[in-house]
Amino acid sequence: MSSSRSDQSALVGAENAPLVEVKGLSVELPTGDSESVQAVRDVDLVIRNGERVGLVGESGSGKSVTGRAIAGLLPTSPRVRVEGSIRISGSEMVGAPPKAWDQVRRKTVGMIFQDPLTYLNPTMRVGRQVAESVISSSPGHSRKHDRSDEVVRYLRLAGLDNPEQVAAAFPHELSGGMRQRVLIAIAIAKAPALILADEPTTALDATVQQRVLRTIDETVTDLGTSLLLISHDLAVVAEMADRVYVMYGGRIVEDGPTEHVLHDPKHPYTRALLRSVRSLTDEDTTLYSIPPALRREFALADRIPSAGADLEDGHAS
Ligand SMILES: Nc1ncnc2c1ncn2[C@@H]1O[C@H](COP(=O)(O)OP(=O)(O)OP(=O)(O)O)[C@@H](O)[C@H]1O
Repeated sequence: MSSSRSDQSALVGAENAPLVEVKGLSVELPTGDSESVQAVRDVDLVIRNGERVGLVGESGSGKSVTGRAIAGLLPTSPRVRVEGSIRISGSEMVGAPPKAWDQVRRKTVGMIFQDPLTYLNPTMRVGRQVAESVISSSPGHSRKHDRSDEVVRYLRLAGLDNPEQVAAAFPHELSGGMRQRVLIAIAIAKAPALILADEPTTALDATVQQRVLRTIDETVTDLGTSLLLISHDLAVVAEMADRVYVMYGGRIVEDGPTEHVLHDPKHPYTRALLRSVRSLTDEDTTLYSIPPALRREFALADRIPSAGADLEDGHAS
């Protein structure tokens, strides 16, 4: 099932080679003693080296389960059924042993989630947690060197102005925005090929949200990392992603370059999403996050006929 090391390095090195290639992915999760939900249905998705990809859709559409499948973080129950293929740097990961997934999470995929407190160790100082991330991705996990300079550098890169103080703090001593930046530092400290950010700013208030998004944007650019940004917020994805996948009911219903999808949405659900962003901007609640060039596209959505009717058509087909 898995390819050889030389296959892998050839793929990683190749310009525009797929870093992540998902084909026909379906995920069924148990929800009770004898019940289950088909959370992801026949999903195809590609992330190339250096590319920024957005995955957008309403709550429950299957975005997080797709992201977790790509990070090897699905629940471990034998009743979880995964079908299809997930190739990372050329290696098939569906059915791969836990050790292979550990390797992927240590070196290839850095993750940023919505709720940093769940992912930070409450009893360990922040600096040590960043250092552990550096060490886990270094050859032979070498603990010989003092990592404090690197820790400070990553905390600074993640937009923390007082990295020495933050390094000495415990997670509970920091604000929500600072903790989210610590997660960013931990993610980038392993110099991953891909940053997988699942609703990274949903729990933050609007102004902090903008600053954290800008930091993710800048670090991805500076490090030349690929990005998979998962969000229910089309405006956030529009701002950050080159290409977007729209998910609805566990399926990808539309994908393409972000501008194309926004300018000429093919699927009724994408049109409905666009319209909801436009109506939010009418209330001025998310205007701050929409780049001026895209406001024109949202205005276009005005001329599209009723979302409800469109969506029913979409379901029926
Ligand atoms: N651990 C789990 N066990 C059982 N069902 C789950 C689990 N995680 C997600 N689901 C179900 O899978 C479906 C897809 O959920 P998913 O979390 O991927 O949606 P989402 O698009 O990311 O939305 P949200 O942003 O609200 O999480 C939903 O029906 C959800 O209830």
